[in-house]
Amino acid sequence: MVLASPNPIRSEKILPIELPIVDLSLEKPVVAKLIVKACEEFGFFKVINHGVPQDIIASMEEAGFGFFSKPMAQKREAIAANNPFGYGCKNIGFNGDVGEVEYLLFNASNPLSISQMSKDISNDPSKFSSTVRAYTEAVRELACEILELMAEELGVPDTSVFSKLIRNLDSDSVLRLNHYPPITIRDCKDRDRSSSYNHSKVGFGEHSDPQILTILRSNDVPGLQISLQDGVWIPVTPDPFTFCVNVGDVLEVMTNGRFSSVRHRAMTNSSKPRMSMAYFGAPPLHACIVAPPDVVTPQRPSLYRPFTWAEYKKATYSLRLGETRIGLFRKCREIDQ
Ligand SMILES: C=C1C[C@]23C[C@@]1(O)CC[C@H]2[C@@]12CC[C@H](O)[C@@](C)(C(=O)O1)[C@H]2[C@@H]3C(=O)O
Ligand SMILES: O=C(O)CCC(=O)C(=O)O
Ligand SMILES: [Fe+2]
Repeated sequence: MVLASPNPIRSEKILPIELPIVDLSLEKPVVAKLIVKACEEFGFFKVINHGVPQDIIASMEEAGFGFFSKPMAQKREAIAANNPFGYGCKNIGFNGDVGEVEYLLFNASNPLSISQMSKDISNDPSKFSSTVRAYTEAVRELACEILELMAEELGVPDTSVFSKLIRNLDSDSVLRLNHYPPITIRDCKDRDRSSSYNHSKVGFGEHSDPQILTILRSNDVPGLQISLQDGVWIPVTPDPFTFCVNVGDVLEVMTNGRFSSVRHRAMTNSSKPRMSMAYFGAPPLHACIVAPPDVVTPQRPSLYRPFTWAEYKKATYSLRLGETRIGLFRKCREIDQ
């Protein structure tokens, strides 16, 4: 069991490696190859020329910052009765995880719940909810395009095998706005000021994303880091004009381990607020998660037992943020006998 530490550990290494950048305007087969290579090697990549209109992104960002700049008492009105959706501050999940973050979580496939929540979030609820819906639809389309290219390059004849799960009206996808307020030097007085971490705290602790695919956009403030190797962190250079895409646990299972759901975290910045907007494309609760036969071969036998997203989600929410849950669904192999 690996638990996220509340504070950065001094022995950690920060490696300046750039993530692959995929230009979605290139020819489809070229793009598909680049995406699959990035998912195998990094589990993360950036996309440019993604087709999501800049005004939709800008409106979502403005709406998010507008909400987070409100007084705490007003923000607390958006704490939903139907957890886990609504506003949260510092507490992440239900099992004691905390971080220097406040957030809004929406049920991305339920326009009614978005409208209901918007009443507690904004004084112009219909504008707020149409902004969330427009953004969600645009990033869902981007996720589907990427998932279809992946299936094509993996040689899966039904190229909608992954995308149909998140296009389904019952999909359990979520949208999360994370706001990391700047941490001042005073907040860090307990730290060694010569350390490279002296102005930085863990905003959102180390974890993997449970769903199929995450489409993340942040403002121009650094903070996201990925871990390809224990204790080695790769900072992701922020770019408000690109989306950062990462493989979730379900896609790792559905590619029979060919793609990696890589652990990542978000750190706070010393002077500027950071805001990320993450769309987590998920299957419907009843969907059976199993790798298509085309990615299971004698050389690469099936690694996971079939399970439903409901089972996986239940396991996820019963565990701490930093715990690995995918292993619970691995087949027991009688090898070495
Ligand atoms: C501690 C937790 C928060 C989380 C549910 C969990 O029990 C473990 C996974 C966490 C995570 C990480 C990715 C997404 O931000 C999220 C919404 C998700 O689906 O899984 C969060 C969950 C959450 O904050 O509710
Ligand atoms: O804020 C970020 O950049 C990362 C957030 C994240 O990993 C998450 O919400 O799951
Ligand atoms: Fe994440």
